[in-house]
Amino acid sequence: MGRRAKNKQGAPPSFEEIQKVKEKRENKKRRSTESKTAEPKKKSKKKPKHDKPVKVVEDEDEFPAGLPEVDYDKLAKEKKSLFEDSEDEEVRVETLDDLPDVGDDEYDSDEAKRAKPIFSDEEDAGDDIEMEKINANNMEKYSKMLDEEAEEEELEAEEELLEGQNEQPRPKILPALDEGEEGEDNAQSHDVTFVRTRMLEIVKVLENFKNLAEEGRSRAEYIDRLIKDICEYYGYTQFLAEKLFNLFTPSEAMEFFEANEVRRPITIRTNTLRTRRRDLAQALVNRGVNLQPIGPWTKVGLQIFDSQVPIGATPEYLAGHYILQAASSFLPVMALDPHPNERILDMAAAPGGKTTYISAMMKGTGVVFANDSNKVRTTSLVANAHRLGCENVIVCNYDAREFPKVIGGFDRVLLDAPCSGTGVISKDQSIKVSRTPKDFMQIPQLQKQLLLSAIDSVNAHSETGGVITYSTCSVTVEEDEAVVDYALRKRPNVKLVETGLAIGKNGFTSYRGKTFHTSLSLTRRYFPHTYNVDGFYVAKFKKIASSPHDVSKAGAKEKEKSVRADEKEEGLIFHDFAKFDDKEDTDIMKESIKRSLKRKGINPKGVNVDRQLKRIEENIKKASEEEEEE
Ligand SMILES: C[S@@+](CC[C@H](N)C(=O)[O-])C[C@H]1O[C@@H](n2cnc3c(N)ncnc32)[C@H](O)[C@@H]1O
Repeated sequence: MGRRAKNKQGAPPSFEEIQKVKEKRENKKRRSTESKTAEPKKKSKKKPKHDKPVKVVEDEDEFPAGLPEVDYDKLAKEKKSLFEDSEDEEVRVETLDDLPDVGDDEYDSDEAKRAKPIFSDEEDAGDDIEMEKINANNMEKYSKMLDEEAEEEELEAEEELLEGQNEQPRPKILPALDEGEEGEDNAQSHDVTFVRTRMLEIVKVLENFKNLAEEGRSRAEYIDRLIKDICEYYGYTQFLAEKLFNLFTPSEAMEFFEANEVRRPITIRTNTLRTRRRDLAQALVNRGVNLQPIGPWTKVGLQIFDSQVPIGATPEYLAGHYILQAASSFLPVMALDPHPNERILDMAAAPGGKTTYISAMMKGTGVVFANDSNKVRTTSLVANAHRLGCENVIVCNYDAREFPKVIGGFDRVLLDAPCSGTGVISKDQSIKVSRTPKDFMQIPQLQKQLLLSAIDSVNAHSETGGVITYSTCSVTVEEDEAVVDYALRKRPNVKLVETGLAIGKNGFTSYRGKTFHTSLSLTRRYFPHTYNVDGFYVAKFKKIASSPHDVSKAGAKEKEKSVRADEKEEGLIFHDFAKFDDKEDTDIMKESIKRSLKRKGINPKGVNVDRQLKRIEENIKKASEEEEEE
């Protein structure tokens, strides 16, 4: 179904719109309370935009003065900043000189937020300015008062509207029981606006079930309909939609699905082996690139708004002054915290975004073993290491499960694991239909083997490290908490520690009846809808003692067998997360084929889908027979 089509028709209020009214009301309350307790207001010290003094650059990351002016007001309206939250929106950036210094404590401070003049209720009292007495002195105050009143009226009107919606008779959102399948499959239920409206209505019901649900209807019925609508509207398989939906509350799930329809901002990482961020920013701005720092949490990242030159082909790019890298991808390296002169292993390294960052954090000293089992992909790893001048990198090509047999005793190991990619759906929409239940059995199995190898490859007595960082660009619990929890159980000689990352949601300590070690809350989750970054997961371990596994010569095959045996014994995957069943899988494939035909504008009724399905079924059967034989 074309997502563009939905925008042509009058859309119902979105979750964000409803949320905005709530936020406006809360902000207003907050401002009013603050102003009551605030000190008497001082005159704003803000200098006129065109009369600014040249700023003295004190910090090496500070932005230079005199860069061409960028219309940040316009840009801010168009693009959402990374890791911005509603409070950050109050920090207005007008020129590059006004950019908050990275690492500057004032960036997020309450001081800065209070800097905006506030019109308090207290000031209203005794300030009854009559029309005829308006003069140059009280004009500004009077105009603010009018603005306040208008805002108050607008809020009340919006609230009334929302309340009115809640008070209406309970709507019959689901098809009547006697309509059965037919009611669910009429032409209207495929209309995008209708489906969107129904999704919104179901979410409202689910969040206030007692008061809004239709009598005789269960929660499960609403959820079932909502998931079908999600599949219809966003184009997921039922299996994946359900899996992702279960991670959130209904309204947050909708925000997540919506965020997957929007590309994340383009970001670059300054290569500090070659340049400084302020110099890079200056050079790029001179070439007509609109940019700004990603946020206070990184001193090397820049967000690109738009550019008159291709960002992947500027002279600075070719000279290795920066690398195009997703913001979330900085996080595992920051958690790993590489130190100069260490020996570090990057187990699954291609194409090298994280390896080259590790190398830069080590200031080109020590050694980074950058390994990847895919030989073709190691070519780009070598190319990136060359371009960025990472002279301390050694590229190798092993199945990482062979470590520490290949080499061990590292100060730190990064395992940026191969994963299902459910955090990067906005980049690769094919994930919506290509992931099967089998993937969520096989991928975590590999991740578990790799993580045990990572742990065994670290020197518990390292003077500076003894650290393992595990990360994925997937948001599913099977690939994240379940893998980490498994490693904690299998290797009691490691413990989870704080990632040191200022942002991110806590990892789950329980999920759908399965309980994990309480320390799993130290791990960090990132979602596209909360931080405007790719979905990501980061866990940091400290190895506290050596174990016999550290010197084990077990190779990939033995490790695979052992993890499979563990899982069978624990019944973990099969019962908790991804029941694998040929029939169910076939149905999913059928739906996918039909949807894919529809997307191509082909009516599935005119195609012998059954024959295609038969072929797929035969392939599935053959694949599972081969697997069993193995
Ligand atoms: C998420 S990507 C790594 C991205 C990389 N860390 C970066 O930042 O550019 C996962 C990588 O794991 C590699 N991989 C898959 N199975 C592996 C294995 N058994 N051993 C080593 N690498 C493996 C894949 O070839 C892929 O390049």
